[in-house]
Amino acid sequence: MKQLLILWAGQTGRNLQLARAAAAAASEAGEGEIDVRLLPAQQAGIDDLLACHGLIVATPENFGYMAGTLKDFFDRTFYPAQGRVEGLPYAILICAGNDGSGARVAIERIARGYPLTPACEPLIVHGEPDQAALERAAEVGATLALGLSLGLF
Ligand SMILES: Cc1cc2nc3c(=O)[nH]c(=O)nc-3n(C[C@H](O)[C@H](O)[C@H](O)COP(=O)(O)O)c2cc1C
Repeated sequence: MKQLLILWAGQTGRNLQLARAAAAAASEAGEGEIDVRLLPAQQAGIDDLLACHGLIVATPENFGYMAGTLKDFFDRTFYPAQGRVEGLPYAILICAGNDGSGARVAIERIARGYPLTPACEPLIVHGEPDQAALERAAEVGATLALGLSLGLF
């Protein structure tokens, strides 16, 4: 069974909400064909990355950058992943205060180094996620799950 890994970072739960919405939609869209794993970024490591067939990261923007726990995940897995995850499809969820572009650019730059392949446009939400934002996060999860189960990625 293919696996979709969803990593989240954050302190006050907004990005966890986006990640949970993506995970629920991915489970539904995957119809038992996709194993969805939702983990805090600090608990994930190279084994989790190598085991997955798709990756979603959810993070706040802190000081114009991604959250430290997500950056730490990339720091810890970059070298051991070299040559082993090329082309892995990924997507970005960001719930920021009022921007988010710094986190997006930083993640995209790092992802090109692995290299990972963007599966859809990043979602950037400002402030507390409303129903529309949660639905957009769900779309991202469903897109990854459907793409994996149909072999599109
Ligand atoms: C230390 C710190 C720095 C932040 N810096 C930014 C920033 O540079 N740009 C921005 O848009 N929001 C910034 N924020 C706001 C958070 O990105 C925002 O509250 C986010 O939605 C929190 O997500 P969470 O609930 O998952 O922790 C910052 C918050 C904290 C705590």
